[in-house]
Amino acid sequence: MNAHSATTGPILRVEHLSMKFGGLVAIGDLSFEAQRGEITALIGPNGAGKTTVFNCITGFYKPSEGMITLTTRAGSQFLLERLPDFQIPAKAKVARTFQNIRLFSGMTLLENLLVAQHNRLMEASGYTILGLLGLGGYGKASAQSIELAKHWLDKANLTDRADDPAGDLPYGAQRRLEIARAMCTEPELLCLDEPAAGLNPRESHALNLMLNDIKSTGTSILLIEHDMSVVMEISDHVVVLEYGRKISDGDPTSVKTDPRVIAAYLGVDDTEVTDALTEVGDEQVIEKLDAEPDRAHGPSDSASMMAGPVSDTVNHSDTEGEMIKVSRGASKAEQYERRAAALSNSLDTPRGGQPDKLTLIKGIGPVNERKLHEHGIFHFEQIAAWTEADVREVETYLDFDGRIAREDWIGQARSLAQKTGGAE
Ligand SMILES: Nc1ncnc2c1ncn2[C@@H]1O[C@H](COP(=O)(O)OP(=O)(O)OP(=O)(O)O)[C@@H](O)[C@H]1O
Repeated sequence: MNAHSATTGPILRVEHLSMKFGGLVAIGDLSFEAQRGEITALIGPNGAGKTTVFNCITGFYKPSEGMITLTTRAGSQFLLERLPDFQIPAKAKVARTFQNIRLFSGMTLLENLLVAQHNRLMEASGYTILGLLGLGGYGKASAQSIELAKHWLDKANLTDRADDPAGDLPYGAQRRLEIARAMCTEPELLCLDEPAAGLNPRESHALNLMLNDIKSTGTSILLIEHDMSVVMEISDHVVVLEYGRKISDGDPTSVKTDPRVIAAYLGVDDTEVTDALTEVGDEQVIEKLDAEPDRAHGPSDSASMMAGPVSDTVNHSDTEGEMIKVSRGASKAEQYERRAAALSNSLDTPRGGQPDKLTLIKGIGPVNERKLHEHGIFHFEQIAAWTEADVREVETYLDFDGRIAREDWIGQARSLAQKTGGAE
């Protein structure tokens, strides 16, 4: 750790980060910065490497190559890739939330927020029984912890539920509680992994308000998010990944109109990409999309298998390590045409003319919702009733190997069907 007086400059600097899992390069020579006090969003298609970047920053993985420098407000610098993982929250003041909510569901909301401050309280106790009984600074630290917990309960709009078990909260409120818990560790950098996943518009709005509150405290936020409306509304800076490489980096407006992002992230049909490019007046880039990737944003030649033009076939592995071939040579339109046998329960039209909002299922965005509609899937209960063969078929169709099971679409659909009264 180096101490110096300057507190200007980025809070986080990621330089030439690479992460390899056996033969798979999940991150290839990635560099970007997150500015202090800003919300930086890390976006990209499924499997682009966003969570891996988070895991490197928060010490869950030790990167294969590269440097991750965090500079605190006081000017202390930490090389996160060298710091033992348990010291990253304590010393470097980095907190995170996960894609799957990890609360203590049997504890009350207040207890969840107090547990987060366990380290500070134990320190104040001097690690002695007498300390715990109130001698020394423990009493004061305990009162401060309760105040901090109440403050963040209020910011999460959950004060009236303080004494309820966390498991009783609706999904969106649990997400806010998780963020409140992270804030009780008083982080300088808060890393949020898909905080808006599965939220309805009202909950999404409450989340945005909370994130803006957090930003106003000077805490910097690094955010992985699939919901583009959240990203565009609250981010100051957006970094876009595809297959572990950075393909765009800038303010939300410039990223939104970047043709590479339109093509890669939004996953729209080729014709739609062309239309979008024509609309943004950047027809020249249409040709570039079919050519090699942008070297300025991509890795160096020596970096990884990701270096140079993207090959026709990219190897990916699922969580069990099985290698999967993802054909990138085929046009999106061709890929969409690869529709095998019909699903066991597809419909020609939505019942009552009104489809369910499938995007409430974490992992389904507007593009995939449209594709599911094309496949005759309009309702939660249809997804809840998928057979293994259906899942295989849909995964082939969406190029979504292993993801439906990993994200438990069927379980999510079942509970959404029950909530909306559509369960059988
Ligand atoms: N522990 C691991 N072992 C092997 N491969 C892994 C491991 N973690 C991630 N990967 C692989 O690294 C690649 C990037 O995965 P990652 O989860 O970081 O992507 P992501 O952008 O967060 O995706 P998503 O949006 O689906 O969460 C994927 O191909 C994934 O299968």
